[in-house]
Amino acid sequence: MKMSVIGCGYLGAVHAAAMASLGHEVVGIDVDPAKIESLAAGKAPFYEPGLPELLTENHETGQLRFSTDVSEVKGYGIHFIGVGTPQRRDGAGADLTYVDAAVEGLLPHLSPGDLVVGKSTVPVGTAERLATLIEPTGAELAWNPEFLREGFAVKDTIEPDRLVYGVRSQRAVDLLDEVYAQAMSHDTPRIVTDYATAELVKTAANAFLATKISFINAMAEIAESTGADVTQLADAIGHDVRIGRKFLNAGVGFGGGCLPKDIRAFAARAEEIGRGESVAFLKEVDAINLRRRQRVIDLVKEVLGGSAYQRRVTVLGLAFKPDSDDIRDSPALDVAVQLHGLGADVVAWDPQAVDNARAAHPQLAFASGIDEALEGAEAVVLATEWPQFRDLDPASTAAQVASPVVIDGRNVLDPEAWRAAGWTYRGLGRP
Ligand SMILES: NC(=O)C1=CN([C@@H]2O[C@H](COP(=O)(O)OP(=O)(O)OC[C@H]3O[C@@H](n4cnc5c(N)ncnc54)[C@H](O)[C@@H]3O)[C@@H](O)[C@H]2O)C=CC1
Ligand SMILES: O=C(O)[C@H]1O[C@H](OP(=O)(O)OP(=O)(O)OC[C@H]2O[C@@H](n3ccc(=O)[nH]c3=O)[C@H](O)[C@@H]2O)[C@H](O)[C@@H](O)[C@@H]1O
Repeated sequence: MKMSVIGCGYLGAVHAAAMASLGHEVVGIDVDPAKIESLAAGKAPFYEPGLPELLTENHETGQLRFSTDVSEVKGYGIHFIGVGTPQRRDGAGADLTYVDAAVEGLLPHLSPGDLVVGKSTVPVGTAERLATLIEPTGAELAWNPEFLREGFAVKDTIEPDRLVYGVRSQRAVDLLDEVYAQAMSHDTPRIVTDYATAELVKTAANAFLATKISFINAMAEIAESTGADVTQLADAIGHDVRIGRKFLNAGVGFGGGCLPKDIRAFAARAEEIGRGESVAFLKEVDAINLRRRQRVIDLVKEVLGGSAYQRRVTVLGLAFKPDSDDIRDSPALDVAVQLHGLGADVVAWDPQAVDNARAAHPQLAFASGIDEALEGAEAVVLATEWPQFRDLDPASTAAQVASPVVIDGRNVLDPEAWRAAGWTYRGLGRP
């Protein structure tokens, strides 16, 4: 099939490359010329495992091309919308200006029978509004939310764990089935529903994940006041299959370009429709999450005798999670920035996110590698659980720092091993 993808960021670039690898002929459109230039040359403009290989492969076969000119979508029957829906500057709601501009830009190039497929995460009610703009062209709208995780984006797109179609016709279902024919195995669940349910499935999924993380972080707070160990608690409750162990890792909390802004947008939308009280708990989920960043900062001050002022602190990790260079609402970067704001001599390092972090916060000092980062540290904060940090050898690392003190912001180090090697170890929600 011939399809376009409007918006080639973390979602759109992966979607375009994955669709081409499934045999479709794809054109990716973005307003950012630097991004398009990189993609058109077969190079990933951000770090995502597996994406460079897909881009090179499809670049060579000619199945995939990129352009800044939206008129090039003419004649492509399916148009995915994958532009950003960030948090609005003036408050908590979603900023829909990019989605609106993408649809406005697409309208003159649509032909009767085309299918526009929304993938961006939007407040419930958005699809209904966009459908009225699209219908006069004779094209149709479907809402097909995306559930990929950064770091696993290629796999999640090529082998989705479920597909959700918000549609108004059987024809839209048939077209989407054709799009995903190669991605669906015989047991991939496929939920065919209306626009509102499709939009809400996405928001609800992210709200649930965020709630699960804040639940365990709330237990970490209780553990901190009682001497209990939240990691053992998570293991124990996680054995109950109704609860499950996934997303029960207590630590510095969730960040990224989605969970934080999506729960805020959901709460804001619920208030708009007079249902604020139904998801009022999401404000608590957000507050618990942000308190964990403060907890890490308080621990740094505590282990340094009350103040971080002019003390050498190493922050390991800047990305919001491992296997990503994404620093959007990153707890690790936030901790580094806040410590710097307290006058600490912060040196930070991350295997992939230094360039993005430097562009956003040039005031911070960045090491060129892990050894340089550790040199002279009076306290080390593990803020993103990259494998190279999890696998640090406590004995040899102790020899690199000025003072062996570690705050394990992700609860991934073995406290006994680190203490045995002479470290002062502090985890989150661990005695
Ligand atoms: N990043 C992720 O893991 C996932 C993201 N989502 C949702 O997907 C959407 C996109 O997210 P990301 O890819 O992370 O954002 P992003 O910021 O990485 O990418 C958005 C892209 O859209 C482009 N753009 C903006 N206006 C445009 C226009 N009028 N025409 C063409 N391109 C335009 C931007 O230049 C940018 O490259 C959001 O709604 C997000 O919530 C959903 C699931 C996963
Ligand atoms: O809508 C989106 O954009 C995506 O948001 C999340 O994906 P992602 O943001 O890539 O990352 P996650 O793996 O969900 O992690 C989010 C944050 O939670 C944190 N986290 C995760 C799990 C956990 O147990 N504890 C915890 O603190 C991570 O460190 C990270 O900062 C969802 O998992 C995806 O399904 C969804 O498509």
